[in-house]
Amino acid sequence: MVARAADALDALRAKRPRVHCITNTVAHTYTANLLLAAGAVPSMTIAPDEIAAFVAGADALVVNIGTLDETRRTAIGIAIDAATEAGIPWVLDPVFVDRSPGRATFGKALLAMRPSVLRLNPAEFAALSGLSAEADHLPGFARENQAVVALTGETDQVADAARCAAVANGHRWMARITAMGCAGAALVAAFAAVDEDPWHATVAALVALGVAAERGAVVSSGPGTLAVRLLDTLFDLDRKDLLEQAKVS
Ligand SMILES: Nc1ncnc2c1ncn2[C@@H]1O[C@H](COP(=O)(O)OP(=O)(O)OP(=O)(O)O)[C@@H](O)[C@H]1O
Ligand SMILES: Cc1ncsc1CCO
Ligand SMILES: [Mg+2]
Repeated sequence: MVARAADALDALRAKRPRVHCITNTVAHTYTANLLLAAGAVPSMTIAPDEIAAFVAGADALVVNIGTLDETRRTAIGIAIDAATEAGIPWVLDPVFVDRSPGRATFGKALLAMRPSVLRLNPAEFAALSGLSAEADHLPGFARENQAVVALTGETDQVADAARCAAVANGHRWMARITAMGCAGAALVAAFAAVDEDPWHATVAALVALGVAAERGAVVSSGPGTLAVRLLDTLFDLDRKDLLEQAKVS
């Protein structure tokens, strides 16, 4: 599994996939910088009249509903149709679906449009699934929705109908950097563009992010410096780092 993640990292650097991101106003710049540091290429427009063309030429799409407005709602529908038509993977980050009934309804409708990967935190998982956020509940929910489910936190759980992995890499300061999860979801999309198995791609992305964060934390004094250092360590990350530091079971 870790060797495959290392191969995916090499493939990412070789292919430089373009990831189209419909994301929230908080996450925009950090997400674009994280993708660039990893070796991918971000594009971020949300204009409904051009998004179909952007997605049609991209290698993957991420849909994040953190700050919804009418433009984003419209763009999201067009973008998912374009991704489906083009046959590219797309990742759903249902930010704050637990916070408002309208958002829960919208999040469920997006999930029904069959993302390759659903990346979310425990509160969001509970709201979307009606289940408690335990690893045991992931495979059934993944099977029902025919998607990989990646539940992030201190240990990330990545499940599809048949497989489940736990990724214990990362650092507690990551939870104190806004939009780290959003940027991580975009990185999952980048890896899904270079590994056709979205479960392996998701594990690879979360291992890469977690190892980069651990390496960054050593030279940081808190969340503020880690946000910057993580871009450097992700940029410098190589397959040897993954093979030596991955904590996957
Ligand atoms: N306590 C922790 N220890 C190690 N890694 C962590 C910890 N908390 C979060 N992470 C890592 O931080 C990243 C973001 O996950 P998190 O679950 O915090 O996302 P989120 O709640 O969706 O965040 P946001 O919505 O602010 O983007 C994941 O890659 C996860 O592995
Ligand atoms: C803080 C915040 N509010 C809406 S989106 C976002 C970024 C973390 O998801
Ligand atoms: Mg989030």
